[in-house]
Amino acid sequence: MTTAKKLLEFEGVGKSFGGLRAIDDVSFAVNENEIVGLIGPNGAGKTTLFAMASGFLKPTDGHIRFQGQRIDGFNPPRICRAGLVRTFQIVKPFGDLTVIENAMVGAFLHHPKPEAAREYAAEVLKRVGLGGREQQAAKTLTLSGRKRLEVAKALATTPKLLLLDEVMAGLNTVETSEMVELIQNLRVSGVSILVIEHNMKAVMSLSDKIVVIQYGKKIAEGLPAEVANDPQVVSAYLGGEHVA
Ligand SMILES: Nc1ncnc2c1ncn2[C@@H]1O[C@H](COP(=O)(O)OP(=O)(O)OP(=O)(O)O)[C@@H](O)[C@H]1O
Repeated sequence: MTTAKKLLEFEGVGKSFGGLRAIDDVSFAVNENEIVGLIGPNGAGKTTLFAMASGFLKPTDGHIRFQGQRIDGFNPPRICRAGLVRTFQIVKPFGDLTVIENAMVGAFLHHPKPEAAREYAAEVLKRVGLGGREQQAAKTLTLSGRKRLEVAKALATTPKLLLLDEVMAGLNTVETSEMVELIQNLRVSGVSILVIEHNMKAVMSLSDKIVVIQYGKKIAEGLPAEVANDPQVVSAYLGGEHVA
């Protein structure tokens, strides 16, 4: 039996904001070639975990490892260069730039020459379904287009692990299934993914493993079907969205 190789590891991670314990003793891993769904009610601490993994926040306790190396305390550019990049919940393209120029911002990380960056950015845009829209002003894209561009900007940095923060929020059913397909294709191309998602149907169908956070603590981890039937998870969602 081959053992899965750990790519990202949270080990006893905690984060306090003054008196608020936003994350408490959270441990889990994302393996190579895995899609992991991070779910939990509003304010559970999911974005705070993303912010710590990508260097925007420093953990108060515990360690975060990427490919075996500690990265907690590294700044975002250093973590990005190592191959871990995040998207943001609120999509903010560089509005005055064109679609391809937005993707080039990410591509410059590994392609310093403008022509090489442009070529790589064009390839990435095709992968996210924005081929043919290179010269369009980013601000004129629909929400679905802006979500794709957000993925493209991150993907253009050539990550090994992509952290996707609610890339399906606000999309209609067709756009959501297209985004699910896009994420699955990214995995096929060798990118591992940790995804925060409130759309239960989408995240359950997409993920190999689900991690559930409530009030800053991990309350469940397992296969989507196991987690969906976990009484603690069902109770965390009662009154709000229902799992499954
Ligand atoms: N910079 C900050 N300063 C103070 N409190 C914060 C900060 N960032 C987050 N919090 C608090 O930490 C807790 C976790 O927030 P976080 O945004 O990580 O939750 P979330 O699970 O991503 O929520 P949502 O699903 O609504 O996006 C919340 O109580 C939030 O108010």
